[in-house]
Amino acid sequence: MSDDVSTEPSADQPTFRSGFVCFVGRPNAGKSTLTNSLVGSKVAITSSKPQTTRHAVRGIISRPDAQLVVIDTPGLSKPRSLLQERLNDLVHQTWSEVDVVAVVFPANQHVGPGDEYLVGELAALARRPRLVALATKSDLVGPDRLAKHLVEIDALQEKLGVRWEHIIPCSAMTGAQVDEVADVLVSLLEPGPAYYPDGEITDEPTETLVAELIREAALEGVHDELPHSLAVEIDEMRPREGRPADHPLVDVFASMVVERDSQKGIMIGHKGERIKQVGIDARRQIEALLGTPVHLDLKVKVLKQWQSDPRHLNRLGF
Ligand SMILES: Nc1nc2c(ncn2[C@@H]2O[C@H](COP(=O)(O)OP(=O)(O)OP(=O)(O)O)[C@@H](O)[C@H]2O)c(=O)[nH]1
Repeated sequence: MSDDVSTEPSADQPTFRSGFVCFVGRPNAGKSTLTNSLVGSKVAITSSKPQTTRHAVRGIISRPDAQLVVIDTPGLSKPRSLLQERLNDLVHQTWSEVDVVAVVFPANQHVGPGDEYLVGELAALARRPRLVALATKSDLVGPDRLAKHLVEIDALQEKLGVRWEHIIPCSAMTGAQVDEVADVLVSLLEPGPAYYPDGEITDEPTETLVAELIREAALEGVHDELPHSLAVEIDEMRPREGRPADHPLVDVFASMVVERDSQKGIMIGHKGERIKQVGIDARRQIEALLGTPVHLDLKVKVLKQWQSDPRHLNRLGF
């Protein structure tokens, strides 16, 4: 058998399709969870706190008939800092590059002004991708509420001048209709070759994923304001020298960057209890990601106003 992926249709082989999809929706709508569920492995961080996805993490779904590259963008919000402006630019740019945008409307919340703002921004794009509406978290509501929700989503077409190719209820939590979502997204892709080798689930640099896992662990149990002020920087990551081949160890040196001394205190916690727990939680996740034991060295650094300082933003990869 040849390794080449044929893009030519033939009698016994369906046309191979490939392309890029991006999930958009209000904060906490379930975009990351759905991405993970579609990809079947943990590549985008999920959290019960809004606005925690900062990087365009791609999950790659490889099937015999298609390859779908999922791009997970940060949420759009009113630009109050240079960071938010850059994030919004990144979102618009991503939308104009993908084949399909799937707009996510959680079934346990009414379609509201925030959703209309988002869909309006999509309607205004010069190059508009094909649009799909997903009624996520369908497990949280009964059939009557779900039906009303679908009607609310449908009504946006006329109101805002967009066209949904499909409206699909689904739940990333129970897995209901997740395969249907994948099938529909694939059906909207153009014929094309696979972009990535089979078995690859993400092309995010490993360091970015490791930083995201540390951020996720650090955000567990902290109050509202801190998530926006926290970034994680990997200072160094390398296999420990002199280890036997069958007992490798990876050293990870990372800094949790906050904006104020008071936040540094919160991150470290009473007698260092918090940072210790973050280290334990993050190390477990990183070991699962890398498949090797890890030594994690965490510290907290204060960079005053890093969100509004271009030099800091550049350094932290925004
Ligand atoms: N019951 C239920 N909960 C869900 C479902 N999908 C996501 N959640 C929960 O909703 C919360 C937010 O999910 P995320 O996937 O992080 O949401 P997001 O849209 O990526 O959030 P941002 O990164 O803030 O934009 C988490 O607590 C999830 O566990 C679902 O299908 N059903």
